[in-house]
Amino acid sequence: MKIFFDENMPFAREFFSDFGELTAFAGRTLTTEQVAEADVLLVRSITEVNQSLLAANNKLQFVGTATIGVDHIDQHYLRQRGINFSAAPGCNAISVAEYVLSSLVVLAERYQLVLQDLTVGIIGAGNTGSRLSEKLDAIGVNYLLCDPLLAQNDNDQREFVALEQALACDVISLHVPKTTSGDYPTYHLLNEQRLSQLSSKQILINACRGEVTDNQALLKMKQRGHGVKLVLDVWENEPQILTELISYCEITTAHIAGYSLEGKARGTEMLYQALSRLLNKPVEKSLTDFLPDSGISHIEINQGFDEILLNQLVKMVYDVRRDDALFRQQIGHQQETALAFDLLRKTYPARREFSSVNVSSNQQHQSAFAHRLGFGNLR
Ligand SMILES: NC(=O)c1ccc[n+]([C@@H]2O[C@H](COP(=O)([O-])OP(=O)(O)OC[C@H]3O[C@@H](n4cnc5c(N)ncnc54)[C@H](O)[C@@H]3O)[C@@H](O)[C@H]2O)c1
Ligand SMILES: O=C(O)[C@H](O)[C@H](O)COP(=O)(O)O
Repeated sequence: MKIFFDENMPFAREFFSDFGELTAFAGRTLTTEQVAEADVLLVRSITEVNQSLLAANNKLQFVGTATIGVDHIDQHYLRQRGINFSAAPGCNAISVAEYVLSSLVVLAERYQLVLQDLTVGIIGAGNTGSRLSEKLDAIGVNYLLCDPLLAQNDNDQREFVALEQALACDVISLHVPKTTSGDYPTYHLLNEQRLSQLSSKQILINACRGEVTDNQALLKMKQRGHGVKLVLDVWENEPQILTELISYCEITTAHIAGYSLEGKARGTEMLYQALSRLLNKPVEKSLTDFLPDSGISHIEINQGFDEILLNQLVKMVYDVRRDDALFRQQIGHQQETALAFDLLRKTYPARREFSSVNVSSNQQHQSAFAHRLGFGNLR
């Protein structure tokens, strides 16, 4: 069996070595000819899988994407061809939530905001939006959920608000898929008209897909002096992004919100499980077999919980300013924007999730707090 996998897929060799012959490829430049002999194709979000890519292949059995987003996959075409497909829903949702939390902590410090005085409008309350809401619950920050599709689901007992209400919150955090059809398409959900209604005091965070926000409209409003604070992890037209917008962002990164080692590797693991099921093979390997120890193994809290402690705890494990600094250094300076954007992602420095660090305290409520925030097992 010939298995082709994206070179940016951690532990692919470890998970799939028993399935057959493995070939790594560069996701951005994969060609029809390269993939002609594949039985299994494992991609990430930068590879468009469609009729054109698969035109020369008549033996493909399985396509997997080690990502949450599926907007790069023509699922209709795969169904027509009878090719099995699996994605990795939720694989890096915790990573995205930790990115947003780190951004909020950094902005709170920068502008002397008390997070508990703010309300976050979470637009899209699936895996990433829900992980974020759990972390906000842990630190006592108010939030409103907007998700018209889940609002129609009787099994979801959470309260939902209309888009306009979510867009009026102090912080807006976007967690929707990129869609262009259906009752609630998200392409340019934040269009010029909706953006123009934002106030200068608001914070807008986009860590879902760049096309959900009209980047040209954002640039125009910032050039006119609008004060809205921007946190952008994702961009329209990646990797050829609108570089003029960078200097107007408070925090800006190269689509790495989901790039914790756990988040990326969980995507590989989920595809391993899906392929094992398809081939009736036992699932014998697990992510924990391969994850290295994190740099910090244990933090002991010996003081009362307050904003400063929260700040330290979050930033000790993931400080988004590292990725923001790398982005500003590399994009638009060293080499062509698209190459620099992809290189930043390919050479992303190790980042671990809160769960990789055990936090303990002699005060039970502090240990419980850290646990709710997602830190590791209590000792
Ligand atoms: N920046 C990153 O690194 C990164 C990482 C993971 C996911 N993502 C992106 O974030 C998206 C969301 O991820 P997820 O795990 O939460 O997906 P999910 O499918 O679990 O949840 C998405 C939610 O959005 C809702 N939704 C759809 N259209 C909506 C609309 N118009 N208004 C409000 N809600 C709407 C859906 O009902 C669903 O509940 C992914 O599709 C992916 O594109 C980005
Ligand atoms: O949809 C996702 O899971 C994320 O956007 C993911 O982090 C994208 O990473 P990529 O596949 O581009 O490496």
